[in-house]
Amino acid sequence: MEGWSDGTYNSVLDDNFKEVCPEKVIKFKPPLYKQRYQFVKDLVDRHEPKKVADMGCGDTKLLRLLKVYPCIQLLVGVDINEEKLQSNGHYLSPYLGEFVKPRDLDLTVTLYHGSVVERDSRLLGFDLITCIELIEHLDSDDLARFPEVVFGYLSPGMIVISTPNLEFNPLFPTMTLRDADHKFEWSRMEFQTCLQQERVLKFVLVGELLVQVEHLRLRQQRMLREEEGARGPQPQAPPLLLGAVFTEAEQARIESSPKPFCEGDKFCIPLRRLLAYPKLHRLRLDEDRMRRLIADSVCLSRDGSAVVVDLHSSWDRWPEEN
Ligand SMILES: C[S@@+](CC[C@H](N)C(=O)[O-])C[C@H]1O[C@@H](n2cnc3c(N)ncnc32)[C@H](O)[C@@H]1O
Ligand SMILES: [Mg+2]
Repeated sequence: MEGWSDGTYNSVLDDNFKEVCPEKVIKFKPPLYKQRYQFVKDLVDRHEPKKVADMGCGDTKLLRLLKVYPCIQLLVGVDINEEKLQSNGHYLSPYLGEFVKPRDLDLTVTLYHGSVVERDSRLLGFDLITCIELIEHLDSDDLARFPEVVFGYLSPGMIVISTPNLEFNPLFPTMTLRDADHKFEWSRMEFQTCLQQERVLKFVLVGELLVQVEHLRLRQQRMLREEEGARGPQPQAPPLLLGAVFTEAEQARIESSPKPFCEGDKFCIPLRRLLAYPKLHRLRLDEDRMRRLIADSVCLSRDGSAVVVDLHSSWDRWPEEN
């Protein structure tokens, strides 16, 4: 949405702003905040998320725009500023028209007072999390925790992060930072390197991988027990962890990848199998890069093609049969 207007980076210019006078006072058309919200609205139109959270929701403007979408069933706003939440929460109450013509699917709207860098289990399992003009307000400690909490812990289906583009600042009069509370402003390159650095990728990858490995291991145990047949009362099996529902294409991709297998008490899951699961597939890694990233975090088979775990882990809650 932003770019230079001095001709240096014309490739990133678009029609959304105009230079209106020679003193380089620029006006965005539509205003930038509307462009940001429109981006999110377009995404919601395209992907129809059910559970959406807006972190740093401020005066709840974006939430107000999103609550009209019929696909959304849970809309959550989080902000560290409790006063803002209290004075703007009422804007999210149902309009009169909503009583006259109710929605097909119920919508729950909730505001939480809290910080985006605190792990909050109420925000797990969301389809979309937005952080609009939020990260530049985080101090360095919080900024360092942000990717691990949002990508690693919350791990939503989609995430939108917007922050001012430093490359535009020369176009504004007497500009150092655009807001007194901004802790930094980044160029596009800094944004990419700071938020998509290898460390974060590794963190997200290993986290997702461990969840998937555990899920497959428990499923394998369950299958083996079923094969052995029911003899006497069975200890209750743990629930399957993910309960994920796959699309046909995802299912086909998983089934066409190499299958997990047992070698004695060792359970081996080919990396290509793991890469077929949606959350890992979305990281767009090839097998070699994945192997390099996980090598010091998991046990690999001798040829490096599979993750190896003990089929019966010592901390399994359900006891082994005699
Ligand atoms: C510039 S405002 C953006 C508000 C809104 N997202 C928008 O686009 O209009 C930044 C918001 O982030 C909130 N904020 C700052 N640090 C936060 C944190 N650690 N966790 C959650 N919210 C935070 C502030 O209180 C403020 O409401
Ligand atoms: Mg800001």
